[in-house]
Amino acid sequence: MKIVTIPEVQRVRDQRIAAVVPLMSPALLHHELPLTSDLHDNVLDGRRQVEDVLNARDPRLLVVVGPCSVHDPVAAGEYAGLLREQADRLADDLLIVMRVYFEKPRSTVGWKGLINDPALDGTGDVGTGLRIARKLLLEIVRRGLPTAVEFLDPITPQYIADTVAWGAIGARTVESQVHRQLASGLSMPIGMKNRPDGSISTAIDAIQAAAVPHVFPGIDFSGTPAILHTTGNPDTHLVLRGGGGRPNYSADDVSSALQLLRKASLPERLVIDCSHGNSNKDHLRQPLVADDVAGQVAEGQNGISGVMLESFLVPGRQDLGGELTYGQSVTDACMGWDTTVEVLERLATAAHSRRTVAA
Ligand SMILES: O=C[C@H](O)[C@H](O)COP(=O)(O)O
Ligand SMILES: C=C(OP(=O)(O)O)C(=O)O
Repeated sequence: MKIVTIPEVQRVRDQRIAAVVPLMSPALLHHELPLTSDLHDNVLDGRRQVEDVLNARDPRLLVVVGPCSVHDPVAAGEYAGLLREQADRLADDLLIVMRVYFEKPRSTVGWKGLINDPALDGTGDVGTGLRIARKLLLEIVRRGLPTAVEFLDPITPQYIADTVAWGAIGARTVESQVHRQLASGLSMPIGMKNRPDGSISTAIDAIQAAAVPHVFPGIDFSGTPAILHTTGNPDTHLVLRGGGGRPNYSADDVSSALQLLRKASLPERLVIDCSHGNSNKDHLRQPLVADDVAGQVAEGQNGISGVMLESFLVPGRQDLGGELTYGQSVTDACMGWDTTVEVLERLATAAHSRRTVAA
């Protein structure tokens, strides 16, 4: 019998790594797709407006609205054009920020978003995914619309975060130290979602954790491993998204959440996600949730800084695998465009009343 000697190192290292594919550095992608100085001003302006709303220096209502996930940049670009018109029309009452979500956290398995798998077929061409994502983000920033993403992978922010005005740490990662550290160093306001089981205290812990400086290993702009020292993020806030089989957008839920924030000596402000656990993932329920929230806003609830809506060109959702309907979500069901416009109008009326009540 022939004995093959395996080098020691190969017996212990990378036993479950099937392939290692080179990836361009963040610096290289930025060089290829730069944020030019006019776009730079748009991003800074978008972030400042979001911060002003969160800190009650601007009485408008923040609305983070757009597809559950981007799978087709052409449809997302068309959506951005339509949304920009509404953002201008309703700008006195609403600060509209577009959801441009490229990273999807899955409960078990499923498509993990356009950065992870741009061909939608499991081939996992992350380099192409990052390139498409950055290109689309730049296009939307060029239109003058502030952008929102969920930050899921701790490496991807170096590639795209310079284009983002509002970020989320999702329900499935809000308890993770890695994500709290990441949020402490991100340059824009970050919403911390309540956990999928409905736990709000976990999100409040995350707000407190991300507010202070951290030191942790990561990569720098050139892609080199580095020890990152952060300053802490003062603009994190709670996002109520329902969970544990029940919604948490009612006036009573809002007042208990604000009380928890007060007890933790945190600013009493929050965003309500009208989708996910608050709609039971039923897009037809989102307008009902939004109307309830609009009612609270109109009555003068200043603790509600913003709302989140999942919306795309065509209502509902579809599965990947067959022929795809243009402009329809391939993850959670979204409101269609016409309904979205109606909901935005009702939210604007509510925000207008709140301002009038306060004056
Ligand atoms: O927002 C999208 C989904 O709710 C999230 O990615 C989880 O989806 P899943 O439970 O279908 O995996
Ligand atoms: C995944 C999302 O939400 P959550 O983390 O609340 O499930 C999302 O907003 O796309």
